[in-house]
Amino acid sequence: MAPALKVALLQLGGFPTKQEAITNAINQIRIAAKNKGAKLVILPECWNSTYCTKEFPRSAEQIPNGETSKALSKVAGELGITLIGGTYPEIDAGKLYNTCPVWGPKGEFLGKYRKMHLFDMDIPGRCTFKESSVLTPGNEFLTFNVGDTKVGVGICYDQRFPEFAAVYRKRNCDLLVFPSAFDTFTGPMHFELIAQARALDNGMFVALCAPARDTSKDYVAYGYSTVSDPWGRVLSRAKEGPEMLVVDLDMGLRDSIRRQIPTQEQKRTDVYEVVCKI
Ligand SMILES: NC(=O)CCC(=O)C(=O)O
Repeated sequence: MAPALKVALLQLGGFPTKQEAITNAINQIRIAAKNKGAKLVILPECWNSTYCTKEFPRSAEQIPNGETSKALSKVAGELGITLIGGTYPEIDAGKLYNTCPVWGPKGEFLGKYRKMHLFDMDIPGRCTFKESSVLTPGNEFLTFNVGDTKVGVGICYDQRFPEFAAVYRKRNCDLLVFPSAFDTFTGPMHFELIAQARALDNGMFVALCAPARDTSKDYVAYGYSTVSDPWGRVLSRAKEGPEMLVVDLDMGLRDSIRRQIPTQEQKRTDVYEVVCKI
């Protein structure tokens, strides 16, 4: 049987400057790989700048040629790990994206995923955000392998769309990763529930990696990074502050639910179907 994949989710704290955020992330990545033995390390959404539409143009970089990308590529290669670089704002041909880059164990660039469903939500008095006022949505999926494990990537609000996760299941993914930064109103109601639902719907592991809560910010992220197993059970959950989750993903759990409750084969595709148009 294939050995479990050891994965680390870094629930990083905020820092006043991008350089300090990068230095802290690199230190935490080293601890995850060297001290905890993680082979796949995941960073949160918008971890190196403030999560704010006004801030996106100021902090945007080219990906993979900007300073954050270069630092992440170097540390992935040095440690021989796969690194999901969370997200940071990307500038490309005059357009801004909320982008998640990925590097392999030789520091090679495996690809980038641009947030497809922008976070436009209006809950009066609670949370109003409009990413589409400055960002352009992406329209491509991203998959890659860590050994035998096939991984798919989405970003935060994307997790609310069951059809999006279903496309990754159709592409035979075993693990879905969402760098995330849920807000503190919807977070307690939906964050863990969605992780469990997407995991169970698709017989996959789902990992949501959030930044630590920082109440001094305009947008206060919920925290509570979490990992659900393919049976829809929470394997691990963080609290509000900076924290590292380290989990072993046992693919035997994926195999058992797919064999014992084979919903994928039981879908009535003669009646309904999820269609991917790209
Ligand atoms: N960063 C995001 O996409 C936030 C999504 C969120 O808070 C939600 O409730 O959905």
